[in-house]
Amino acid sequence: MPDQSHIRNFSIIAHIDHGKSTLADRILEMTKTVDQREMREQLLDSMDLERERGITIKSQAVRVYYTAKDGETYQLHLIDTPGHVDFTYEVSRSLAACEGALLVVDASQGVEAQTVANTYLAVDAGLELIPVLNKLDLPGAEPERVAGEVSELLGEDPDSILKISGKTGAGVDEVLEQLIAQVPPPAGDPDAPPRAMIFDSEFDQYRGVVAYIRVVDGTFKKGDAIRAMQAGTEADIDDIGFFTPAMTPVKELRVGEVGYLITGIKDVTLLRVGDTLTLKHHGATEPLPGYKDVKPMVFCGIFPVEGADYPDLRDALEKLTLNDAALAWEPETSDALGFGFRCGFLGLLHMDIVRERLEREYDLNLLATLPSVSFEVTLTNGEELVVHAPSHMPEPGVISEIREPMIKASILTPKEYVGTIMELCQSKRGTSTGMSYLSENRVQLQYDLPLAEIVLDFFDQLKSRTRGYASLDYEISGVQPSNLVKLDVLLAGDSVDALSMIVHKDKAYEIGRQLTEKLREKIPRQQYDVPIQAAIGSHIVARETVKAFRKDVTAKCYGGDISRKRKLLEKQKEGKKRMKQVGRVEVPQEAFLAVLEVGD
Ligand SMILES: Nc1nc2c(ncn2[C@@H]2O[C@H](COP(=O)(O)OP(=O)(O)OP(=O)(O)O)[C@@H](O)[C@H]2O)c(=O)[nH]1
Repeated sequence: MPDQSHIRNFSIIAHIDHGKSTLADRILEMTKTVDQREMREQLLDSMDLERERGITIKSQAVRVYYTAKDGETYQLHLIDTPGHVDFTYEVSRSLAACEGALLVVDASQGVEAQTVANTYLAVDAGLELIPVLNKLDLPGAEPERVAGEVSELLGEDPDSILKISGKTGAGVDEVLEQLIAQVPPPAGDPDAPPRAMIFDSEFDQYRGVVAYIRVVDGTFKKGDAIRAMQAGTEADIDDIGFFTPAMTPVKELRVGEVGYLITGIKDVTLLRVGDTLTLKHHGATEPLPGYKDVKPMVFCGIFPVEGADYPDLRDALEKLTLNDAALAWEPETSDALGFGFRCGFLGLLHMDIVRERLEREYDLNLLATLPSVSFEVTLTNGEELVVHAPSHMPEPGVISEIREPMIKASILTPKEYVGTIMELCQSKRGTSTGMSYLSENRVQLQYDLPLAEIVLDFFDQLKSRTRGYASLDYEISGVQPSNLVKLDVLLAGDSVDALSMIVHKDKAYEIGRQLTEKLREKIPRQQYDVPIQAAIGSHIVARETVKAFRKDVTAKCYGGDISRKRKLLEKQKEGKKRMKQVGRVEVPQEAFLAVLEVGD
């Protein structure tokens, strides 16, 4: 067994699609960790959904042994980090479990927003950074230009930057050599009371919570009674080991090592990412720094299309929560949509993933309302509220102030798109806070923006205006008072709570007008005229009408043929599946998201 001085803990960080998983695969292959037959592409992305979307959600940690050119065998732990802004806290904890990181940059694309954001996170965590240019095999690779950008970012000599291809494996052995030479071994004290940081935790149906840990001091043994210092959770270690990536049990994990620990606890919130584990008796007194309670930032209502599915939806949410400490939810009743849940997510991707898993893994047919953020509201009587759903916003007369969450956004783009991006940010109530050149053609724009504007369609618009070339990264920066109002939508005279939204007062008329227009397109004709109105309080700001019309699908079948008639009716019912009866009006799912198309 290699000793402490022969351990290296590292992460691979990169912008999405720059080749992190592919490089990880090559490293596993080269160190013969994985049998060639078992080797499938992107082994570390374990969930089906991750595979399909090609993104990494959960961090993973694999131990490999590598015999370096100096003849010594080293024990390397590769900690995979999620690549998306929604999961920044998880990334920061994974990085805190390492001493070094490979910064992978696609040599045909160059430095992107997440390259920069991840670099800052790694530098903050005090890691030794080894930049690597990837995809050198591509004809479009521009290693000189990209080396220049990386050198601008890190202050590294451009000639010393490694150039590799994760796909062909060229140069990957040199990456491992550099890693051993440059990344320091873990520093902890082998004789101190044991401490370990949880950098990820996931729920296994059979074994309960699997905590991914980095041992910082001392040794943890199977059977030890342990305590999570922040949550106060106490339990015994049933199983402890490391990943190859298969779980490999061992008697103990020593100082500096990375692996897993299982206690039989069934709830991920009891062993949270960032918490410090120690022994129950004679344990450490100081928890490790950096623990943070992650809060959901984006909210939406989720309702079953069939009211009868409500208990199944609750069941599914309960199961998902076991695996996802960041997912929050509470029951919500909507006049329009019936019984459902208000769910809170870390961000938009997190929301999409949860919705997709609910529909796919639990076979539920769902309606989701427009995403929104949480507003802090001070009432005229001095009372303070937090409002997660637009329909819960109090009447304007009793509000003295509304504060909304703000973000600091960093956008990287080729310079020809600077104009259109500035226009977009301005239309989203953004304030420019800086602009700098990373290279001759690459510009970094900085903006303060309301999160509420980002959760709608900002990202899509950014991508379409820049033909996919701009990248965005952001962090929540606080709250700010804003002149916001609730815009209500009335269908056939009835206010539809699920269509309410909070908008800036200056934009309310325009959004109201566009929204009613979109809704008129989305709502099918009914047996009578359906007026669609947008209102602020009792003041109507826009109006459209869906004209009456009845589509009789059976009209064409003259008499006799019952089975054909039944088939047609059956088909019509199928088409209605995603329709919701709102008062007297049938409303399709797209209508609840119509506002996303406003401003197109
Ligand atoms: N030609 C070429 N393609 C590569 C190379 N490395 C990765 N790719 C391809 O680039 C795409 C993205 O690679 P991934 O390894 O999934 O990227 P990633 O950074 O892990 O992506 P996320 O998990 O989404 O952050 C895949 O289609 C890979 O096959 C390389 O060296 N050369």
